[in-house]
Amino acid sequence: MRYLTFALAKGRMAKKTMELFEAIGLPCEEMKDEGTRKLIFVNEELKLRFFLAKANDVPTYVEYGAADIGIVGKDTILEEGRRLYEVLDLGIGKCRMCVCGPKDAADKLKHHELIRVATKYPGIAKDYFYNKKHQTVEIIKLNGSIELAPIVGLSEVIVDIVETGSTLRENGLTVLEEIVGLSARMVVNQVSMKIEHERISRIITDMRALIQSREQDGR
Ligand SMILES: Nc1ncnc2c1ncn2[C@@H]1O[C@H](COP(=O)(O)OP(=O)(O)OP(=O)(O)O)[C@@H](O)[C@H]1O
Ligand SMILES: O=P(O)(O)OC[C@H]1O[C@H](OP(=O)(O)OP(=O)(O)O)[C@H](O)[C@@H]1O
Repeated sequence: MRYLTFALAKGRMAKKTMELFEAIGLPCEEMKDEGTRKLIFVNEELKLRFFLAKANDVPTYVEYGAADIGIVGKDTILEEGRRLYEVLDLGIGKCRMCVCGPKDAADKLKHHELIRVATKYPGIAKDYFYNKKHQTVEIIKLNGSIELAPIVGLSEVIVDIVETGSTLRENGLTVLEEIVGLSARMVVNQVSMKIEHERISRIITDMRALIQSREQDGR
């Protein structure tokens, strides 16, 4: 039997993702040890391999088949635009991708003015403004603390993730338009889906059942 390899996005969703796999009987708790420099965890008995990777790299590993299955945010899937199957919404890491800015930027959007858009997600921003809204904008790529951009005059608006809304509120910004709802998704390599259909389908079915039962319990 060949190994089934899982690429999990590092960061805020990693712990919950590992808990979900544990709960369906696919142990990966070894990875929780933050002290280790070991990159890949092998379960000889179940013929499984797990690794954590930068979220942006997860779709790459999965498209090339270096991982059969990946867990990553919908934002990253949209941004990377890789060829893979998105098979399940894990219901964790729920947030929204939004156009945000100071209240007075709403008029600029409404009148389709030429504005600058700062974002960590240039692909999503481009798709939204050019293809969906037919608005010409200048997109400026940033790597973090995106809310700073309209405050210091780098851009009129931002495209960024909003969860609780605290970052916006504390910086005098607001949601102007909602682009899409986000959460963690399971993605599968297109060839693996065929050659490992039985094992992968079982994992999807077990994970779906777990998520549904947790949602019913209000967890
Ligand atoms: N409030 C939130 N802010 C950002 N991402 C969130 C939030 N809630 C859920 N997510 C999900 O978590 C992922 C980001 O995780 P995390 O914040 O650990 O990475 P990051 O800091 O953006 O990555 P990097 O350090 O590489 O820039 C997003 O892709 C998104 O799907
Ligand atoms: O609506 P909220 O609950 O406030 O969450 C949203 C904020 O969290 C994320 O930033 P993150 O903490 O990942 O830092 P970063 O800006 O440096 O990427 C995101 O980019 C927003 O800034």
